[in-house]
Amino acid sequence: MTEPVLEIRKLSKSFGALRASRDINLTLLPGEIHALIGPNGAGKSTLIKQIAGNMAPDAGEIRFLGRDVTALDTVGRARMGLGRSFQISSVIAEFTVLQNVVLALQGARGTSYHLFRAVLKDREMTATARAAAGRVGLDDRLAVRAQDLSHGERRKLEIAMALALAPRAFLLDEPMAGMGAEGAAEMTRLLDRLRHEAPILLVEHDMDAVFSLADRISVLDYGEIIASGTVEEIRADPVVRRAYLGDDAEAI
Ligand SMILES: Nc1ncnc2c1ncn2[C@@H]1O[C@H](COP(=O)(O)OP(=O)(O)OP(=O)(O)O)[C@@H](O)[C@H]1O
Repeated sequence: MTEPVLEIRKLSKSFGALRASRDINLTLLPGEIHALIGPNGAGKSTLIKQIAGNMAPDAGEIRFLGRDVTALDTVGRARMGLGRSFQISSVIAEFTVLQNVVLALQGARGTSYHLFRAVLKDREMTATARAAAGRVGLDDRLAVRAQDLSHGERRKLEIAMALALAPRAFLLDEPMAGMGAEGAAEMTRLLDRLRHEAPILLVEHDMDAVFSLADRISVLDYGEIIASGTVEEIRADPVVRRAYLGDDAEAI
């Protein structure tokens, strides 16, 4: 049997009386895109935060690459290869694309330099950063400051920053948010290529993207996984249609 890259076992988290994660079991297998969908407030971000290490669960276990990482902090998980876009190192507006990716690499590696200029002279690091930027299609934008990028290019930069660290799994929280149809289509193609680098746990409201990308979909509702299956199984599930799509069930 294929070993999961990421395995969530009976994860629970409450905020007072509100049970935001209820006994969640979830796996991410090599090569797959596993989409997590659900209505607003269902608990998707809460789950992602616990997996990334930003929030401690009340109970349950998170296993990554066969190791129990529940007690490990965000940086420790990132160093093990848990890539989360726009969390570990956020984009610095005045820095160029290349500088931002190099900075992400430096942060993750914990290399200490007194001057950022010295970092930029590290040939191996800049080569890795260029390659990551190239893989997301930003090779001709390396010298552009982040503040001058379009929204879509900025999302790509965030992914390049995660990609540069050679992640073993990606956690992506709404990568299509705020994108127009063309940008979303381009991001969809990019994620389709990225799955070959590392499997992706994808939280996304854009159903076109989810249906075209996901190998498996899990549906969260009131903190609980109410269904899990292939795109066809989820589309046909009457409970999902009622819980997630409400009166709009015909939309899918
Ligand atoms: N720090 C917190 N303290 C108290 N309640 C919280 C906290 N974080 C989240 N919640 C509540 O937990 C529930 C789940 O929230 P969460 O943000 O995880 O949902 P979501 O599925 O990501 O929603 P959206 O799709 O709108 O981003 C919500 O009812 C929310 O109000």
